Amino acid sequence: MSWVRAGDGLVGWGCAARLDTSGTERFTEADTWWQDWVAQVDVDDEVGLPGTGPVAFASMAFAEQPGRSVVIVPEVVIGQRDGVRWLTTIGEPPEAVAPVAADPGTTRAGSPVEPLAAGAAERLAAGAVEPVRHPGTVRYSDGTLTATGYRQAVADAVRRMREVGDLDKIVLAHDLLATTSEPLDSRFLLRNLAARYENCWTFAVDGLVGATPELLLERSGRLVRSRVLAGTVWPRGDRGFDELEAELLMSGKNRSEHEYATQSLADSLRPFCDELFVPGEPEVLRLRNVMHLASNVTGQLGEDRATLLRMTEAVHPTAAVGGTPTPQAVKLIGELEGMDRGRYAGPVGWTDSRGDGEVGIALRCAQIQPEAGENGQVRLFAGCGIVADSDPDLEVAEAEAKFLPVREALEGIE
Ligand SMILES: C=C(O[C@H]1C=CC=C(C(=O)O)[C@@H]1O)C(=O)O
Repeated sequence: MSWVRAGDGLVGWGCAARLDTSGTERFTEADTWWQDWVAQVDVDDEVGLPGTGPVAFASMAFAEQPGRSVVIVPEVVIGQRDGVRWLTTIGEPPEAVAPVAADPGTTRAGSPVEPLAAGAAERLAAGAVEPVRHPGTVRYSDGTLTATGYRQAVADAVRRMREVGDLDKIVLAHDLLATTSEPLDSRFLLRNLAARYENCWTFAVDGLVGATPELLLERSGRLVRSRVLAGTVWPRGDRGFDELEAELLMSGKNRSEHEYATQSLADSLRPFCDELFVPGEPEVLRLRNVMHLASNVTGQLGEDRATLLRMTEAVHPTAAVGGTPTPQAVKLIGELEGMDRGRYAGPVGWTDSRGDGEVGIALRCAQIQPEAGENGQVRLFAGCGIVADSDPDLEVAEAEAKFLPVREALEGIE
């Protein structure tokens, strides 16, 4: 399990507890389950920062049906934040960690972890940590919704927006299958993604692996934060980065896509806040494969601070992955895509016993298929915001650009 950005974050392994859930109540169930679980453990937290003490990783389905959501409490977590590093263990420290724990044998959470790097290197040398395996060659094939099927779905949505007029924006996605000649080691993907997308959150929860640029919510005490993204350009022709950036900022279509997304997040987050700051103008986030319009929304929570999972329930899905109005968009997504998004475009991240934590939107990601046998198989997803003046051919190309991070990470391209 992983949630890492520019070297900071959490990496966990083992499973001390797990919840599988689905349906409309999935967030409430996850929140209640986690609070009940935390209430029955004795915590010894010497660090006292967000992410120290017991944490749960969560990866929630995009849709109420048929998706499966999962919450996992790892047995061991290594954390790093602003120069502070810690190790959390649940129960007796497992053998692989014992050499680095300051006082193995006690239940502890948040022990300072200075000797870790040396210990980890020794364990690796001693063969206690399996070296990262290369997935071999990669072959691609159509997913449930092919690129041509996707083009058609976008064209249908555009027609409906122009003719019926009950929908302002919809986000449509499609999938792609990748088969590797060797079983897939998620660490191979994570390592490559983290090296190339430092500005993104590299995540892995129960086989869903990716590097998302979009932070749905971060809660840290009374502070709440979100990085809303919508509106995209990608390298085309011989346009330079500055030219692309100017094109993005001037594009009415991209600005309106962005406005719907920011508005939806702000409207659903505002009831939890005493103050909420929404920038008047978006900025541009530059990534290797695409550029996005971005708005950093910040707020101060009210006295009865809702937990991260409760707020996540309220804000999901924003119009960065659903649409406007949300109910009509979500219904039409099901009809036009005709596929199960699973946990793609759902919230993914971690929460601690205080209800703090970070959740992103699971984008630029792939689901490792457990039943692939001797090969590895993953299902990649990419989607685009569609408004009335979208061009289906350009949306197909945009989705193609959004597949790149995982494709290149799979293929180990430098
Ligand atoms: C739905 C995806 O991206 C969203 C996030 C940023 C920009 C988007 C866009 O411009 O369409 C999408 O709303 C995806 O990457 O699969």
